[in-house]
Amino acid sequence: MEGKAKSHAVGKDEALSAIPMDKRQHWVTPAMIFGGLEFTIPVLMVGATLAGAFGMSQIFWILLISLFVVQWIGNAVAGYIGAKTGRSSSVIARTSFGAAQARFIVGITIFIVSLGWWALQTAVAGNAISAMLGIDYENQFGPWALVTIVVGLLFAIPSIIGYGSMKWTDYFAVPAGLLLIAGGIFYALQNTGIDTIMAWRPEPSMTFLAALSLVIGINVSQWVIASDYTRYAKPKVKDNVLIPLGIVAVGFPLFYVGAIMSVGVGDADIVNVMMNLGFPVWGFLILWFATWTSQLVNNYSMGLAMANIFNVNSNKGRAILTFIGTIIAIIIALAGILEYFMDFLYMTALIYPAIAGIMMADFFFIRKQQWVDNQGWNWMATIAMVFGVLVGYFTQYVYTFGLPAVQSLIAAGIVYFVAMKVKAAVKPDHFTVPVESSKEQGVNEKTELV
Ligand SMILES: Nc1ncnc2[nH]cnc12
Repeated sequence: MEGKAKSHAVGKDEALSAIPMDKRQHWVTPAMIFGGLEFTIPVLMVGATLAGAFGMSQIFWILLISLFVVQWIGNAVAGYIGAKTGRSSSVIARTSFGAAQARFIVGITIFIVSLGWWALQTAVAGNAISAMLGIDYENQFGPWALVTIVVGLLFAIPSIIGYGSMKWTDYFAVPAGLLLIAGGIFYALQNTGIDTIMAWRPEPSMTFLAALSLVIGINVSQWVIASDYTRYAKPKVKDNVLIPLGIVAVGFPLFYVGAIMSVGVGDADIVNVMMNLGFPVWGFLILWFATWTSQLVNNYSMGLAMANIFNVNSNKGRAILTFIGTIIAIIIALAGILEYFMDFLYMTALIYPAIAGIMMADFFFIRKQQWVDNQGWNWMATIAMVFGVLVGYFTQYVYTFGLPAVQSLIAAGIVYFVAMKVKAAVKPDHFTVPVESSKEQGVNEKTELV
């Protein structure tokens, strides 16, 4: 149930040129399309997880800080770069990472994360359809696995055929999602009751900061891909500050609905939450429908990312790679990825921020807000990325501290900036050439200024 524009992030035939100024839209349009990204079942699942550890008023503060402060700032900065350059995230990454590395790093990141999301949602849909058929998905592995394989293959068929066959999914995924939410609120009020919901005070099984990290983890890819939406927006600070409102306006209520639904259960297993609320059979069917759009986008992105990495240009090659990715993802779903839902979110919060930090430092502090098409591989970006991921990992798992995603972004940005300055002084190359001089001297053949 998410917008389709995400595929811009991986479009291999994607134009390098900027969206012309006369095609730029009022900020409300990109805000609405961007907001569609937040309309997914995992948002309900994180809301449900939060209700396992916090009462409703604490959840309010968690959402306020994670969405309105941390997420909004990151999205606005990333979005501003998109509007200024008019280009998509994978094209913007060419300036700092170099074209070869941008293709590789962005490709691998999109591949891993789309595959993970796809496997997760397939496992959830497998549970939902099993529940509908009366199969105990916790204990009857065989029948559950069969249902999950069938559900997964059905999800994958249209994206293997191609993007053209995927257009229709929003027509039933969005109404199904809305019905699910309405049903969730209705059954929670009817069966749990407003008094119980408001009085809910579980034992805190996670820290406030860990909760912020979960919400950030589900949204963090936006710090890289916001430009895929804002490249259609006007390059004004005001517009780009307002566009992330779309994410917050959808996310805030949706996380809350997930939390309200799961009072008394309090875990990410949304199917279990629905069974607990006494959802009728149709509820499990609409959960499946509600994931269609995001599943197709994830599946398609995964295949396209593989095609980019392996330089496969034919549609048949892309289809075969998508099928191979699908099989791997089904195996991961059967292996129990749902148990690692939170770890998956923490993992995405380690990968994306480092990439975002490098792109932001490059754009604002090295390149003076210019996009440059740099060929090759910038090792300074590689070093900064590894450093950023390590800082995130260390502060997430070894010495738990602060908000790992934010620390990773800042660390990668600083290391990149310093490494570029040192490189410029010691052994300059086309990446370190100041923008002004490359304009004056004519463009070096490895660099293209647009
Ligand atoms: N790609 C994605 N698929 C499903 N849910 C998501 N939540 C955030 N990104 C998502």
